[in-house]
Amino acid sequence: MAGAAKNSKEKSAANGPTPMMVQYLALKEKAQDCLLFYRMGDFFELFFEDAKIAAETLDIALTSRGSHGGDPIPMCGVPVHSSEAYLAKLIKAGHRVAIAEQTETPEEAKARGGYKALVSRDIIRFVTAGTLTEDSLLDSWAQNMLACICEIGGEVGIAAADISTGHFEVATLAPKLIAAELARIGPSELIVAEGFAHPPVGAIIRPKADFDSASGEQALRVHFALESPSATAHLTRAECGAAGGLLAYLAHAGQGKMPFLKMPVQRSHAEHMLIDRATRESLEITAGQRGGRAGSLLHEADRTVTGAGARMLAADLAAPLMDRQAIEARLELVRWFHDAPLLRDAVRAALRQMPDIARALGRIVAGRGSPRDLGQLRDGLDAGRALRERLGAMEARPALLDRILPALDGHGAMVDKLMRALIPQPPTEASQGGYIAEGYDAALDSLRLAGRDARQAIAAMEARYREQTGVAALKIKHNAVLGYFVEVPARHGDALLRADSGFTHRQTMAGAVRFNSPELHEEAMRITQAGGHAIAAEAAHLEEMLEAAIARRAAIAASADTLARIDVASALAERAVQSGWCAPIFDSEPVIEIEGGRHPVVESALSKGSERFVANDCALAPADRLWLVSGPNMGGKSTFLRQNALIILLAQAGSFVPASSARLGLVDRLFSRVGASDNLAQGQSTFMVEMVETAAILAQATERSFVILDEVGRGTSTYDGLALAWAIVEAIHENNRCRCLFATHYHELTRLTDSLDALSLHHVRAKEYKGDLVLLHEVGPGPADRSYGIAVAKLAGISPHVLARAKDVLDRLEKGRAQTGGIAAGLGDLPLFSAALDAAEAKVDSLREKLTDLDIDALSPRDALDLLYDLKKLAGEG
Ligand SMILES: Nc1ncnc2c1ncn2[C@@H]1O[C@H](COP(=O)(O)OP(=O)(O)OP(=O)(O)O)[C@@H](O)[C@H]1O
Repeated sequence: MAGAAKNSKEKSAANGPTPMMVQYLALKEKAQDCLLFYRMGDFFELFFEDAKIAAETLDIALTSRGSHGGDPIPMCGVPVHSSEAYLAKLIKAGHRVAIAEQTETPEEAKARGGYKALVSRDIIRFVTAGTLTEDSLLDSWAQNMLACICEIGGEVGIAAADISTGHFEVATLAPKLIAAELARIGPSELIVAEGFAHPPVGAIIRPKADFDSASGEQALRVHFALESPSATAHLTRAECGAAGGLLAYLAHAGQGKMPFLKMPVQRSHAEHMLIDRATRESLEITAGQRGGRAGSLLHEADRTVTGAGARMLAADLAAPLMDRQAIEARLELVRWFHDAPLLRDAVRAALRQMPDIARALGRIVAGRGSPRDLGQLRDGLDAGRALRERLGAMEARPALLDRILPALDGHGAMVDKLMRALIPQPPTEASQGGYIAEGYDAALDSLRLAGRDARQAIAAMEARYREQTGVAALKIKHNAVLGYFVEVPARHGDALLRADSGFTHRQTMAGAVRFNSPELHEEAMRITQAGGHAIAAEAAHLEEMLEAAIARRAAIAASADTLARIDVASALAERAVQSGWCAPIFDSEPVIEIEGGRHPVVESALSKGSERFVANDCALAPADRLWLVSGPNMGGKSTFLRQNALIILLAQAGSFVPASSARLGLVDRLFSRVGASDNLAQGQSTFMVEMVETAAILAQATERSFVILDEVGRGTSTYDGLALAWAIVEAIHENNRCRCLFATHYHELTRLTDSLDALSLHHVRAKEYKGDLVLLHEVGPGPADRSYGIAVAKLAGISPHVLARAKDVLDRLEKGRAQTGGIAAGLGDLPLFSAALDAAEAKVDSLREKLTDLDIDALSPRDALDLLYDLKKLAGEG
C-alpha cells in the first residue's frame, strides 16, 4: 500500500497505542461524526468504523492494519489525486468528511524530532454537502444552499448561502412558516441551533453559543469589514443569530478559511408566493416525481444556456414574486427578447460560450483558485463587456436591462491584465507552471529561455554520446527519482562502465544500465534552477492576480448576476416562442381568467407521441371562485387543476405562460393537494398525510390564495370521504374564500351548488362511441352525467367477464340508490345545506300547522269533508 507509515509506527506497542494511533484518535475526536480522511503520503486513509462505511459506500476493499486494544484495525484508502471523485460519492450518500493533511514534510519532521518523529497533521477542512466549491462536486445548473435556523424571542431566523457563488440571504419568520421557507430554499445541508424545538430530519445540530444574536451581528461586521453599526441595524435579532450560526459553521468547515459571501439580502416572506413542501412536490416545480429534474416544470421551461442562468431560473420558479412591478419588469425584458429573434439568437450564442464566472470566483475566494479560474474570469468578463456594448446600443431598452447592464462595466483594467498575463487555456494545476503568457514578464521569459537552452543542449548531447559510444540505442531520460540520466541497453553497459568512459554508473535495471556524466549534471542543474525560479515567478503572478480578483469580488459577482438575468429572460423568450406562450396580464381583482391554457409538461410528453393537447379555459372571480370539476377517470381533471396552478406560478416568476391569454390577480399562497402520495417513510398513512396537508390549507389559505384539491377524501371509506370532502368544500367557500378548483368523483357534492353561491359545476367531457369510451379532455360547464368508471376499466384491459359482473353490481347499487336517495340522503339537515330542504319542510309544516289549528268540535260534516280535500291537496304538493 502506498503511503504506508513505517512498520515500527504501526504496530501496537504492548503498553499502549502507537504514536500514529494517538495522533489519529485525537484528530478523529476533532472530526466527530465526520469521516476522517487521514493523509499518508499519496493516500487518504480511513480507519475503524469510518473505513467500514467508506469501503461499503465507495465499493473499495476493506483491509486491516495493525491492532488497537488487541483487535485488528479496519482500514481502507483512496489515492489523493483521485480523491475528489470518492469525496463526491460520500457526500452524495449523505456523509461529511474531515480532511487531515500533513502540515509539515517528513524532512521537517525529522529536523524537528529526529528519525522517528511523526509528521504532524491537522484537519484543514470539513467537506460537507453545503460547503462545496469544487466544480466536480457540484451540479452546474443547481444552486447548492447551506441553510441555518435558530429561534430567538419566538421568531425564527433563517440564513442561507450558496458559497459556490456567494449568494447569502436572511429572513425572519413565524415558526409555522419554516417548512415552506425551507422547501423554497431546498438546502443540501441544514444547520440548527442546539435546543431548537422539532429540528427537521437530517439537520446538523451546532452549539447554541454560535447563534447568539450579538455575536452574530459582530461576526457580520467583521466578515464584511463594516465600520458603521447602522450597516446591520436593519437585521432582526433572529436574523443576526442565524447569520452568526452560518458564519461560525463556515469558519469551522474551512477551519478558519472563509468562503465567498456577498452582503446578506434581507428577504421578507411576503415578497414571495408562499408554496409549502407538499405543493412543491405535487406540482413538481423544480424536481419531478423521481427526484431529478426530469418531468418537472423547471425542466420543461428551462432553455437557459449557462449554469448561472439555470440556477437563477430554478430560484425564480421556486420563489414567484408578489410585487407586480417587479414581475412586470421581468416580463418586459422577456417580451423584448421575444419580439427580437435575431438579437435573442445572438445573445444566446454569446452567452453559450461564457464560462461560469460566479463559480470560478467562489473557488478563488475560498482559496482554491487556479489559473483556469482566472482564465474564466477573463473570458467571461470580456464577453460580458462585448454584450454590454451590444445591448447598450439598442433602442427602447427595457427598464430592467438598463438597471442591470452597468454591472458589466468597470472590469477593463483587470481583464486587460489577465489577457496579457495568461495563456489562452490556462490549466487547473498551477504547480507545474506554464500558464503565464510569453512576453508578460521579461525575467520569467529569460528563465524559460535558459531552461529551453539547456534542454536543447541535452538533446544535442544525446546525439553526440550516441556517436561517441557507437550505441545507437543510447538515450538521455528523466524521472522524478534520478533526474536526468543516460540509459543504454544492458548488453552495451560494459562499454560505458569502463573507467575512462567519462560516465559514472547510477543504476542497473533488468534490461538497461543508467549513467551520469558531469556535463549532463551541469545542464540538468541549469534546467532545475531555471525551472524552479520560473515556477516561483509564475506563482507570484498568480497570487497577485488572485488577490486582485478577490478585491473586486463584489463587482464580479454583480456582473455574473446580470449575465444570469439576461440568460433567464432570453431563455424564457425562446421557450415562449417555441410553444406559443403568451404574456400574462395582472389585475388588482382576485381573478383567474385563462383562455386556452395548457399543461406544459403533459403537452410536451404528448407531442412526443404526436398527440395533441386539448387547451382549456378557466375563469374564477370573487362571485364564481370555486369550481367543482367532475368527470371520468383519465379524463384530464388533475391535468386541468395543475396547469392552472403552473400558469400562475410561471406568471409570477416573470415568465410567459402556456395559454392563449391570461389575466391574473396576484396569488399570495398556492396550495395543491393532488393524488394520494404515500409517505410511509415518515410513518404516516396516505390518508393521514392527505388530512394533515388539507388542514394546513384550511388554516392558511387567504382570499388571495389559489388552491387545487384533487379527490380529497378518497383515501378513506366512501361515507367518511364524502363527508369530509363536503365539509372541506364548504369551509373553503365560507371561510377561506380563496380561488379553488376541486376535482372529485363524489357526484353527491354537486348538490352543494344549491347552498354555495360562488361555487359552480364543471366536468371533463367524454362520450361513448360504438360501446367504447372516448375521452375528449375538454372542460365544460355543468356536472358530469355519469362516472364512466367501468368504461375506463374496459379501456385499461379488464377482462369482459369481470366487466360484465361489475355492470351487474353497478345496476343493483344504482337501483338501491334510487330507492334510498343514495349515500347523500339526509344531508339536507346540515345548516348550510338547509336552505334547499326548507322549501320541502315548509310544506310539511303548513300541514302540521293546519292540523294543530283545527277545532274539530266546531266543524260541520260538510266543512270536515272540505278540509280533508284541502289537507290531501297540501300533502300532495309536499
Ligand atoms: N387537456 C388534455 N389534452 C390531451 N390529453 C390530456 C389532457 N388532459 C389529460 N390528458 C391525458 O389524460 C391523462 C390522464 O389525465 P389526468 O390524470 O389529468 O386525468 P384525471 O381525470 O385526473 O384522472 P383520475 O380521475 O383517474 O385521476 C394524462 O396523462 C394525459 O395523457
